[in-house]
Amino acid sequence: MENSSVSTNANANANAHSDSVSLSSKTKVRVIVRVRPFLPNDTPQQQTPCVSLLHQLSSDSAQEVAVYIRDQQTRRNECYRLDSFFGEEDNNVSRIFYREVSPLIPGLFQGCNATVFAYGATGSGKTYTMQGSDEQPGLMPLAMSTILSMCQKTGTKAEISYYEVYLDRCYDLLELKAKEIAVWDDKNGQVHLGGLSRVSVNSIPQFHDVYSSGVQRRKVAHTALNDVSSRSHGVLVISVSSPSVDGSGDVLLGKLNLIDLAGNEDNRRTCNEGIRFQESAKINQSLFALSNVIFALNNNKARVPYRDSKLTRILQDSLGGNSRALMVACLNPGEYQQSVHTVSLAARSRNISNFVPSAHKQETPKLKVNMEEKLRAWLESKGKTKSAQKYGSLNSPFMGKNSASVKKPSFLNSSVKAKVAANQGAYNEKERTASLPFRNLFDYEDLQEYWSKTLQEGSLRDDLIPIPGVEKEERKEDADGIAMESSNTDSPVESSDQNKSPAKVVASSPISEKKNTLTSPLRKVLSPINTNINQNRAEEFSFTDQPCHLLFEPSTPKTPSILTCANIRSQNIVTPLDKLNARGSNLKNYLAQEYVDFLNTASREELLELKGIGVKIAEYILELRETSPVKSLSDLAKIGLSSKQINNLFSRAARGIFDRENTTSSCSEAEVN
Ligand SMILES: Nc1ncnc2c1ncn2[C@@H]1O[C@H](COP(=O)(O)OP(=O)(O)OP(=O)(O)O)[C@@H](O)[C@H]1O
Repeated sequence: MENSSVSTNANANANAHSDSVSLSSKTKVRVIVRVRPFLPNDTPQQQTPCVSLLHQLSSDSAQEVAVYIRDQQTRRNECYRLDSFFGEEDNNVSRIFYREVSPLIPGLFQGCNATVFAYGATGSGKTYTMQGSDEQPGLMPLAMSTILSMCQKTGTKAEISYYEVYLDRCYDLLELKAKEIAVWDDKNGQVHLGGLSRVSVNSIPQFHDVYSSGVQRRKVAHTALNDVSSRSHGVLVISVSSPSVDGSGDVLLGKLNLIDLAGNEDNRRTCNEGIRFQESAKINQSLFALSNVIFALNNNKARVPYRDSKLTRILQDSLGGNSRALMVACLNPGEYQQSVHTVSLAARSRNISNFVPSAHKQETPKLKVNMEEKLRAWLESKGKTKSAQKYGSLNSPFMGKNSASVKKPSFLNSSVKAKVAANQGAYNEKERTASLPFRNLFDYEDLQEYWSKTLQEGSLRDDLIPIPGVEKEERKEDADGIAMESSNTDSPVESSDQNKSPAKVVASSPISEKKNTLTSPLRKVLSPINTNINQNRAEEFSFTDQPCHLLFEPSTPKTPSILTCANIRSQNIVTPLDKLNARGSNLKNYLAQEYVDFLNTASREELLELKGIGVKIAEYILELRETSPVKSLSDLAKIGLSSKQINNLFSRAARGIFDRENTTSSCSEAEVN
């Protein structure tokens, strides 16, 4: 065993050490999906696959796939473009190897480094893909075997190193060392791992011996959520070198990094304190940093943020420049949420986000918004503040803006929207529609009348039916935006139409039924904003024909209910305290959504003005939302924040608003006195 500082090959590293590199198309990182099969110990509920290949797409320059992820329960679906797809029926690692990894190997002998990552949630098959099993060799042994055979042919030599990055520290796995491996940059900007062992390998049995001892060390070092979950990133480096011409030693030609990344984690599942919390926060942060690096490389960004994590810093000579890389997003076919999380991050890295973007995403206005002012305006309009009278005569705090800025319901596609716009134009003699920058706000009566009219005219019908291929799925999703709302299983008005698309419902029902069909989505819209946070409570609100003001956004219901007398009664809210609590809860949900909207639209400076957001978090938020807007507070976990940290962040912002509110109130009181 040789203990040496692993320095990088000059050629591959020529332009990789700087954060500012000029990148060619060679640097693109391929992002592929691998779905593991169902396993006997997966729970029966998990046995319905949520991931499938939708399309094989090819253009002049590249082949790509559309991957479709669907939640069987809620019928939510998402679609992403990636480079390749290996489904559960295609459970053969060697196919991935021959198609995706073996093309990287000849480059190692010509001075180009390469990196292969397995990325995914715990239990999604990362280790299985990289390491393999007794029956099936994984990418690591397959790569080793191919490299060994090329070494024999070329008279070159292969060595391996194996280390892990745990809590942003690097540890040697081939030799027990008292200290972590020091990572340092030399004066040329090349990164060195001081004292990392390198072991010469001549055969596969020898490789197995050396590698297994490292695996054992990694296992023993960290226990986990369960016995087998990896809490560190395991990096196997296979280096190829050739004897120097002058016989003074070996010259490194190239190296292949094969990385079994730690599973991305939902902090809510892990302990929120102590070492577990630190571990999962570091894991998520470093995965996010990695995704940012890949994103920057794939998008030829001038700055590649290698230095944001230890792993990316170490890998900077093997990501970018002449190097080639592959990210294998591993999925458990029974885990919808996890799959969406993994694939969205993978697709984000590749810079092709949801290729069926929701209308909400498309239309989220890029406005700079003063969140506090908006919130205060809303509070005032709800009579929560002294200046409420100012708005007393208005239907909403946002009334009075011009109708041109009214957002159309987000479940409509453009042609439908065109018709809606036309219909609305005819209908809008009274110009009563309110508008606001972020969501659709309609008076309920207007809405009912508008929809009755629209449906009566059948103007939506033609648009809602014939959509081929992907568009069909898109429409299905859109339709689900309505159908889902009407399929409330607890609902007393649930009808056999619940699974029909709105178009079918429209086709078969008289106007009164159509109105009923509409009331179901509205009932759901009356639910608290964040369905994730408060799914159960969503069903508690009942719909009445009593006029009320709605915050209407059908495909992503997220606005709070405004409690009317009727729905207060229907919730068995009897005491003033119940009422206060219910309103408080709604207000909190509303604030949370406003906060999320703010995160999606604020400038860097505005983000920095919010309590709890520092430079790093602001940058992360900006990076995150570039291709995948924050949908709920829990999305902040993607940038490595724990749920506790997210809560703190939000609470501090909310407190800031009320503090200012208090200050303003006491000032005006003082003035009055
Ligand atoms: N393609 C597959 N075929 C058969 N079994 C598989 C496959 N992929 C994974 N498994 C099995 O699923 C279980 C979890 O897989 P694995 O340990 O590779 O997950 P992981 O993503 O590495 O998880 P962690 O992040 O917790 O380390 C293991 O028992 C493994 O044998």
